[in-house]
Amino acid sequence: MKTDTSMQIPQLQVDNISIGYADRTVVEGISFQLKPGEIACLLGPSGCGKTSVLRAIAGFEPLMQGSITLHGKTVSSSVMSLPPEKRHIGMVFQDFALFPHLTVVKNIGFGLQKLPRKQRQQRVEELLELVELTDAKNQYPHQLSGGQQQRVALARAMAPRPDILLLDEPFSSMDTELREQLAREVRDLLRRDGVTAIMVTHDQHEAFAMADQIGVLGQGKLLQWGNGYDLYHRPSSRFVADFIGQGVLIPGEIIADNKIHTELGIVSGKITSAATSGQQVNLLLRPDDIIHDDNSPLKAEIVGRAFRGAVYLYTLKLQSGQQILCLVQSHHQHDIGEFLGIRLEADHLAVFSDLT
Ligand SMILES: Nc1ncnc2c1ncn2[C@@H]1O[C@H](COP(=O)(O)OP(=O)(O)OP(=O)(O)O)[C@@H](O)[C@H]1O
Repeated sequence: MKTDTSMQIPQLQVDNISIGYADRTVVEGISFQLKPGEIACLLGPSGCGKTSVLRAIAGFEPLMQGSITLHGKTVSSSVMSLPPEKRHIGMVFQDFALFPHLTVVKNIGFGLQKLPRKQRQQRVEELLELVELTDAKNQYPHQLSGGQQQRVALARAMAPRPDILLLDEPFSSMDTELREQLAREVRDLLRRDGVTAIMVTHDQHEAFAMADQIGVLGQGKLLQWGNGYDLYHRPSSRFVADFIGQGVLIPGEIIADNKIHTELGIVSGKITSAATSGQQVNLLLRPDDIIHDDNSPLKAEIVGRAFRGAVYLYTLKLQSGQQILCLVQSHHQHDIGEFLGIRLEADHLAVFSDLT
């Protein structure tokens, strides 16, 4: 009996790649892989090398070291690079790059010239339906909203069924409030068509809404690869802890397995990294780890308050002067200067020694 091995071959394998410009290395030793149908994001601050990695996958940047393999076929190494047009990739750019003189139908069908007319029409119709633009099919890009233009760009890139779709900050020209929603919509569309995709962004909310796996980059290195939950609750470094979500670090001492003594008392939970008894550490406290509890003997002074709609984000000062953050439902209103009863409730204890 024949076994189907296609599921075992990664759709994309990036193996120890380094990229540089004029002798300056900007990406160093990055490795990750995507299974067929998986959606990933490269996330990181400006200049950390995200776009360079995406451009290398597309075939626009040569590798100094390492290799890139698409569905079992090596497309880049330090000695060869298959030209972009031979890689069978799709790209969606920041500005969508739609053809202004072509209708929606013609934009979407642009990469399908080699298909017989009937099949081309069928694929375009299918995509129009998928991105819900059948009614706008004879319109020109300037007659569409930003979100509709983006769906056309997406459908055009998906039309030839690329092995992988690369998205370079596709929501950056949109309002912040819209981005997360669009990211979710795009994710649904990619899922429905089984597309493997990788998106570059510096917006963590977009990455959370879109990706199965997120790679956090800092100064050209891949610092952590995981899902949003892991990055938030089990950050592997201070950089990731700072970059993902909000939080503060408070000093503490490991007193036993999964127990830390801090100014807030003894905190129990799963310590996410190797730590030994007696070790001085800094414990990451997220705003959602601090629970408002009027009955708690532990009180902290409110020194800052930011309205976030459903919740207030309070900045609280402990006796030592150490500040922490706390999320409280916004129908509980408290003023600056008041003392709030709090307790700590954290499942995962992310700790960092001074050197990390
Ligand atoms: N063509 C180039 N020539 C020289 N240096 C470049 C070139 N492209 C990028 N760089 C440099 O490489 C580094 C990484 O750039 P890259 O665009 O990959 O980062 P990024 O994380 O995508 O940043 P952003 O979010 O601002 O787009 C930066 O220091 C950048 O200045």
